[in-house]
Amino acid sequence: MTEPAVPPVDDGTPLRVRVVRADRGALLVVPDDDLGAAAHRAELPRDGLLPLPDGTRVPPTVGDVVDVEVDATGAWRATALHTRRTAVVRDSAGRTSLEQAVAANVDVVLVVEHLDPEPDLGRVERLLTLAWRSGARPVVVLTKADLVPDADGMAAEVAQVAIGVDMHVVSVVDGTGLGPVRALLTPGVALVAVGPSGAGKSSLVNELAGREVMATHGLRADGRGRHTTTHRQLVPLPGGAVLVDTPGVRGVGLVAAPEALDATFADVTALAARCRFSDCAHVTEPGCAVRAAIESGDLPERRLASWRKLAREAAYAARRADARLAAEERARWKRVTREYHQRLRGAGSPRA
Ligand SMILES: Nc1nc2c(ncn2[C@@H]2O[C@H](COP(=O)(O)OP(=O)(O)OP(=O)(O)O)[C@@H](O)[C@H]2O)c(=O)[nH]1
Ligand SMILES: [Zn+2]
Repeated sequence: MTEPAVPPVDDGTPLRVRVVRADRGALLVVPDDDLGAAAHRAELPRDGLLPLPDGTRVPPTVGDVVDVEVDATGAWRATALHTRRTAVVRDSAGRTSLEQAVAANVDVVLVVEHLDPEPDLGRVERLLTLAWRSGARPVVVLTKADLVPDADGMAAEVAQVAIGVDMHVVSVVDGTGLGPVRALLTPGVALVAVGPSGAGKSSLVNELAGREVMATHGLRADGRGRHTTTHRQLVPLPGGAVLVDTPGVRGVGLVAAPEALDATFADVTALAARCRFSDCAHVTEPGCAVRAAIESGDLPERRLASWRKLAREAAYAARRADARLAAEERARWKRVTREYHQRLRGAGSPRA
């Protein structure tokens, strides 16, 4: 590894750095104000966790801002985690934690969908929901414009499910629409590209970067094989921006959340607010504004079905999270009481 552009100051002030790769025992970091700089290794505490300002200890992830200090041997040690402005989370497979941040402090989520084959509106809605959930700004990018006769007409249809979201129609083959996407690459901005395999995420990002920064082959089925151990996952792009490229953000198993659904389905939410009954299920109730909009053709039936599907998923995820929280709480109490009894026994029988 090469030396960093900015060495940490030695007067006890911690250096503020950004995580470009997080592994179990150590981080790769760059100065927070120079994301393109050479990466430096920073050691993690033994448990691999760092404290947030509120005291909770969590595993750091790509994009996190952390404090590092230099120890007596000159090694960099990560000591604290800054509050995450945004977080792309994935439902954790493990039983012990609720969800796992796979990227922190992402500013823009590029929702990449192809125009050929035809865009899948349900998928766009799903990815937008994940994007809103993260707290970052979603931007829809429709790729392969060169392959269809009426890209703008198709885009107009997608726009109906992408309320309040900027959209760009692009082609890396003939260069269509790349300018406005390039304009997103401003200093310090972190982007992530999500979308189905074959959507053209890598082609787009490599075109923006002017070199191959994102592998153009899909992940192996086991999720391994894309990255070598020293590969940074916060990749510098032109203009001082960075791209988050980890297997974890490629869209699998990300969690939907009710608040995010309200943003994605702002049209349905607004209609539902006008239903006569506040608990209207939009099926056969009198005075249902949602059904009325469907009947008049203002709201596609598909849109309501899609909203229902994602709402069910979000509710399911929330129930599971609650169940897991409760289990964790029970386990915690068991441990606390056991330790308490052990202490009592210890106090009651002094050893000679
Ligand atoms: N005609 C045309 N083909 C494109 C365009 N962008 C990408 N492709 C092709 O679409 C295929 C998939 O592109 P990738 O960039 O690998 O797609 P990806 O989204 O990164 O896919 P994964 O790595 O599997 O997630 C490749 O054969 C690209 O050459 C485009 O604008 N026009
Ligand atoms: Zn209703």
